[in-house]
Amino acid sequence: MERSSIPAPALLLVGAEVTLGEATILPAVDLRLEQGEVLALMGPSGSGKTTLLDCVVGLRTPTAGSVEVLGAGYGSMSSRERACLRRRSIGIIEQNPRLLPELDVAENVALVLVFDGMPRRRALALAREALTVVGLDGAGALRPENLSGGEAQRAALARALLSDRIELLVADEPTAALDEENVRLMTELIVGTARDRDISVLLATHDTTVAERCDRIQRMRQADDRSRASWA
Ligand SMILES: Nc1ncnc2c1ncn2[C@@H]1O[C@H](COP(=O)(O)OP(=O)(O)OP(=O)(O)O)[C@@H](O)[C@H]1O
Repeated sequence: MERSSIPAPALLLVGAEVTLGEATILPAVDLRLEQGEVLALMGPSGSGKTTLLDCVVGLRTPTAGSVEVLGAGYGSMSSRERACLRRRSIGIIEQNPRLLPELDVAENVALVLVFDGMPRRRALALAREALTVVGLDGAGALRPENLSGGEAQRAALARALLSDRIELLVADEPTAALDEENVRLMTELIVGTARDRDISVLLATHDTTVAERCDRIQRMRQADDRSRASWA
């Protein structure tokens, strides 16, 4: 039989649902994200966006349905295997940059590669390069407390995408705490980097100006609506 030439999607969720007791906190979602695609996930507060992202990064197991990430089905993987895939191939940014206050900015960014066994000097050199890409050249020696909110979030982006093995970026309201100018900067950096490095992006946002810069928008329904999330 001829093999299909259609590339595997970066993400494939089929009827992925999360229930807690009687409550449905993520109504069944079908979602397909192509490789290199930038998808905005929109929906009212409490509609399950964070829960869905947790399922995508393997931190939560859906109570029904399936999740396939970068060609690997989570259903057949141990939590250790999921953690390994997450560390190697998935960049994660949240609304709060969560930089460690006891490390300087470059050390914060470099940490993931040091954990992976890279010599510290090499990891720090790469971290400084990554900081330059996000407009923070020279900020590596600062403590996180000396960065503005927008700068800290850009450092978090540099950290999330530091490894050249990252294929998928998962971002949970990464611009929610930023002013208009920083929203624009951060959005352009995310979309631009995704284009340059062929990284797929799943980005939850309430901000239509951010969503409109993405390739496509998928809207969530309220968590108590048991029908499936629809394509926009
Ligand atoms: N551990 C939990 N126990 C009970 N309910 C939970 C738990 N985690 C999430 N929920 C509920 O599940 C629903 C979906 O939450 P989730 O955080 O995924 O929504 P969201 O769309 O990301 O919201 P927001 O836009 O406000 O961040 C909410 O009603 C929330 O209260």
